[in-house]
Amino acid sequence: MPQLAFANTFWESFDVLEKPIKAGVRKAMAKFQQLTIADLHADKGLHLESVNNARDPRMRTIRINDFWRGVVLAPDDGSDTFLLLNVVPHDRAYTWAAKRLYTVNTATRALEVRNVVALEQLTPTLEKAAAKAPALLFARHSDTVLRQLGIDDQVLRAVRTVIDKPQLEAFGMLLPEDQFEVLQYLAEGFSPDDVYRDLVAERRPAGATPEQPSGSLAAAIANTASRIMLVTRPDELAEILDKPFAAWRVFLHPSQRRLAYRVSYKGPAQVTGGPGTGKTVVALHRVKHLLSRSAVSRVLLTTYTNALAAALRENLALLLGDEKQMARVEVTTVNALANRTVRALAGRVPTPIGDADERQVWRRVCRRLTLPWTEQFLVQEYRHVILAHDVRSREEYREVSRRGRGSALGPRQRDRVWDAVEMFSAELAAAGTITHLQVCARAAQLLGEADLGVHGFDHLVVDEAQDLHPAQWRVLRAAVVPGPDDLFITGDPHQRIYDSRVSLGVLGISVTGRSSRLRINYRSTEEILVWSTAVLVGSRIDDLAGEGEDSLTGYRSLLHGKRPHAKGYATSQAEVAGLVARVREWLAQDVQPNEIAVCARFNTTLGSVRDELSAAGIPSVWVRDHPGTEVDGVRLATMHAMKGLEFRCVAVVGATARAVPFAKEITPPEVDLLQHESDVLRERCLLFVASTRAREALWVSWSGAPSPFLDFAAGSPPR
Ligand SMILES: Nc1ncnc2c1ncn2[C@@H]1O[C@H](COP(=O)(O)OP(=O)(O)OP(=O)(O)O)[C@@H](O)[C@H]1O
Repeated sequence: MPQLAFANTFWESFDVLEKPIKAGVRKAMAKFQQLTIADLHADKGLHLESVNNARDPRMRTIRINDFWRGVVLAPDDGSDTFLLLNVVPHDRAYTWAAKRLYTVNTATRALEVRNVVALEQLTPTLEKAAAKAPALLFARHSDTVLRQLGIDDQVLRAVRTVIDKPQLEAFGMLLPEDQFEVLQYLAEGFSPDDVYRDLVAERRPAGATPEQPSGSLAAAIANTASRIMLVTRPDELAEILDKPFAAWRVFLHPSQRRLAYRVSYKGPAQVTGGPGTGKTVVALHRVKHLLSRSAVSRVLLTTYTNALAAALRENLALLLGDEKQMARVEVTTVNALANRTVRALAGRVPTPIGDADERQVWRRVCRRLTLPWTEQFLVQEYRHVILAHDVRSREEYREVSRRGRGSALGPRQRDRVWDAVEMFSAELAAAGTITHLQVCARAAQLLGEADLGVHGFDHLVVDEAQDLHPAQWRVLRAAVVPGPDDLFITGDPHQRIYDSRVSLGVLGISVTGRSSRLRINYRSTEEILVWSTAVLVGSRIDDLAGEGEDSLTGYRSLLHGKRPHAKGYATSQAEVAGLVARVREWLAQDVQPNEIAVCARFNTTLGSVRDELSAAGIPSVWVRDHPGTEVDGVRLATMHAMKGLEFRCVAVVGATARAVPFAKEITPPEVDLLQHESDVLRERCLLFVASTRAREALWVSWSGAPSPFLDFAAGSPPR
């Protein structure tokens, strides 16, 4: 019986097919599985036929219906795995198939595809242009070095014509996948040794040597798990074709697979990476791995907001497909975990209050004690010094380091601050309320003395880690016994939007030697990435562990599309009208309303957007109301609520000088210079987060003066 495998190109075509054609594919594939290879070749219904003038002699088409053909790579070496490559309308199937050639990469041993015809046609012309070019992109790498990294003769000839990165990117669609990736890394400045270690050695099967012959098609398919899915059981086919396909569940990039499925880490491990690099995907696969290692272990998967926790729960259920395993995972926010813990271990929990209510209490305290500071100063002192260092007494506060605060406080002043802290706590206690971070501090204390067999977990997986406060980290540290695989942490310091400053090492979470970075963005086009990254140019970003600086070096996307649009209007009415016109265009291009998001710094801006959309007959819904995917309507969200989400099209509106940064959230430099800088950076990161939610199209607009973070887009060079 033949074996079946599906290439990633197949899923891209299959996903958008109409139902009857999908049913035709299912039927054809089921038949494929039942026939012997000899019967398969003879079957009139499937009509497996070779492709005239195909550059790859193994190319075949099969009949799905009168109009549609499947394109298949058939083994000619005695092996029995057939690879389904694409489903295309009849006449296009032959041209698609004729130009493509599948080969085995000499270094990674994976199956790759190239557009061999286009490469042959383009290379001679480019060679002429390259002869006159002042410099070539890969001049410093010898042929030998490139060959060791898997570059073959045809690609090498093409590589020698490449002048710059844009030309390499333009070539990308035509080149074999692993070879293209090697070239991209070299173009980013990584050394051949780094590329060999991170890409080639990662993928090459154990024991393969450069001299070894390439092996069968079946062996190459087995070596290409990041792009090809092999059907291993007869009943698996229906399951695979019936579930909505999500590439992330199956085709992990080797760099993702290596991190998620590493058998064990000796202690806390950390994965960072820019937006859309699949950190959440890796976190979900790590949970799957941890659950599969023991039948009884309990895992906590945690993230920042309830909305994100709900999305994680849904995706994890899809990935696991096993209710018993799912029952061993708790998916929740750290605040909810802290709350539950305090309730379980100490009985009642006072009612937690939000940031706005907390500020009001501080304002009253400031007034009553006639303090020389603003309530904002006290909120920050309480958050960044007292709660961050878990200071519990006046004496401790007198001694504690205030590193990171830009204003000095003498002993007398510290005493006055502590008076305020006592009054603040007393006010909350009298009202039966508490702040979320106070609940966390209490939960961490209680867990420290609790039986972790009952109240703790065997493994913790933490997503969106960049925004956790030290008090929240203490809860996590206390909820798991220190040791192998205790904490698996994913996050991106460039997306820090809640002003948390953390030194993980000090909190007993050392990730030294167990820290990795993801670099390929799977969400957005390169054009959106380059644009969004310009928002952060020149900013110093502290790394996740609080031990140094983080950077986005090598961060890139394999996808391409239109450049983002940034536009200023004279009035806010004109801006909203411009937005409505843009949303209309997206809808006319067959984007569904729920694939479009409009976000702004403030809810009020979104209120007028909602009115205008509604006047134009376009439905809209608030993201904060957690509409399910089945709910129609353009999504509306504040920039903060966009964290962790993604949409085909995103419009960021109201990006004015007054709103981004929002002056009220910025400490004046004369009050505290360090806090001022950190506030400005936080607002900058917020714009970065909002714009990196877009997959295909990004539209940014303002009325009057644009945000200073948009200098680069609004006419002046980036600052
Ligand atoms: N190996 C993969 N194959 C296909 N798609 C992938 C892969 N890994 C991630 N993706 C997709 O890329 C998008 C971004 O992934 P994910 O949300 O995990 O990134 P992230 O790094 O957590 O992003 P952010 O930090 O911006 O929230 C998602 O649509 C995800 O399904």
